Amino acid sequence: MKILKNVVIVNPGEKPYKGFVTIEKDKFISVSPGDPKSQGIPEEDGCGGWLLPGLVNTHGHAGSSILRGAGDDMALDTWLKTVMWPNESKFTEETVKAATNLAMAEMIKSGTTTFLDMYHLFVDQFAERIADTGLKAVLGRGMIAFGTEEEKQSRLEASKHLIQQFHGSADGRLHIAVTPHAPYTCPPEFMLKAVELALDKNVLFHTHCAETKKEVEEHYSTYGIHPVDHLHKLGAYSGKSLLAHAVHVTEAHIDLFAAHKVSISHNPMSNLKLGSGIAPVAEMIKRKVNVSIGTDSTASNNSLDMVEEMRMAALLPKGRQEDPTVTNADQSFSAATVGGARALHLNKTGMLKPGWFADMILIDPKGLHLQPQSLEKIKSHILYAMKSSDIQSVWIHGKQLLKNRELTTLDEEKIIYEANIQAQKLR
Ligand SMILES: CSC[C@H]1O[C@@H](n2cnc3c(O)ncnc32)[C@H](O)[C@@H]1O
Ligand SMILES: [Zn+2]
Repeated sequence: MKILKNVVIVNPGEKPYKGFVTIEKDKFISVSPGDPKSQGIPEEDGCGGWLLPGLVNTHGHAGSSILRGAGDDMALDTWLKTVMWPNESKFTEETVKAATNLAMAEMIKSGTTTFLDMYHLFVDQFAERIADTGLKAVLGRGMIAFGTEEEKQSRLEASKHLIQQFHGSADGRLHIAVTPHAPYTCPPEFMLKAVELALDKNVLFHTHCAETKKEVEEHYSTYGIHPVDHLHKLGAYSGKSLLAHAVHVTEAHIDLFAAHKVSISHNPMSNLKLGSGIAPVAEMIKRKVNVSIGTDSTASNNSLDMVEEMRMAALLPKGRQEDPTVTNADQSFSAATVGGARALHLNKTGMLKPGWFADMILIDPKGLHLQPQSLEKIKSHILYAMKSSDIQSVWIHGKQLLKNRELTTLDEEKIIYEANIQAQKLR
């Protein structure tokens, strides 16, 4: 048992207050206002820092992190065909290991405690390392269904194997999802098998969908239907379902998401950088769709910083609709925390609450850019002014992974060295 005292408790949907938390093993025992009554329990002083639930990144591809900056200023299809796929075809186990280590270190240092990752290379090896790094993750075998029937079947088998081997492992921090890449890379027969696998195993189904106008137009000309409706027809919304992007969707699609409890991973930076568009998230939130936030990879973002991402998610709808009232700070904060956990179907995650997992980040509030201060202004400062470098400490399931901005389970210097070596080898 341990106590973290003298902090400001900041939960989505609640007013911040001064208090303390008590943690036993991986969960909060209490989250309370005031000061603890000393009972011989070890106490740590939070020095007036702001204590937030850890951030949840609901869409990314850690394995391609060393392609940061390799293909800027391109549209999605050109980027995929001329930069991503040719480079990824040369990746070795060492490349992906360096890339995933880089991504994990970057995520921890910018306050992400839980992330979803879809990738097609060395996912087993990544899954094995989750146990040691202490992060909480939902991993999926990214499936592109080009090639022979045997090759397609082997991708489904790989997904099945991942579920059998890793779902619920790493002391409950690791979960597996079924992650076909997209409706334009997975023909209907294959997508149906992926849907059936997710339903059969009762795991999350996650795919890219309706990211660009071109994708939607081509889907209409190939299949005569919008990709969102196509997935609906295949039964993709019957179980646990999360769609990445959903930029080019109609009001009817938003109603469909609400009716079937389909969550959305909004990736504003990636969508802007690839020139894909702006997802109608204010409309989704208004119609009670669960909107979460994702970064996508460093090859399209080019950062995994959820602090920046949630700010962008808060600002974009205001500009898109020329109305500053369509979103507020608390909605984006909620999407980046408890909304993300809901999207990933992870229990007891995303808020500081007794009985919930002790995933939390401590913010040093002393920076000039966080003044002037009052309890009423804290959420505004978190959304509109905070930098991820203000994050001082990070805990996941009660274990400290960042201490005074030092990683405790990963070697930052070595990670930077290896990432540069592997990137050079690709050139
Ligand atoms: C097979 S899953 C990994 C695969 O996805 C590609 N990718 C990364 N970001 C996006 C995106 O936003 N839309 C579509 N595809 C994306 C990446 O290159 C990997 O090949
Ligand atoms: Zn993606």
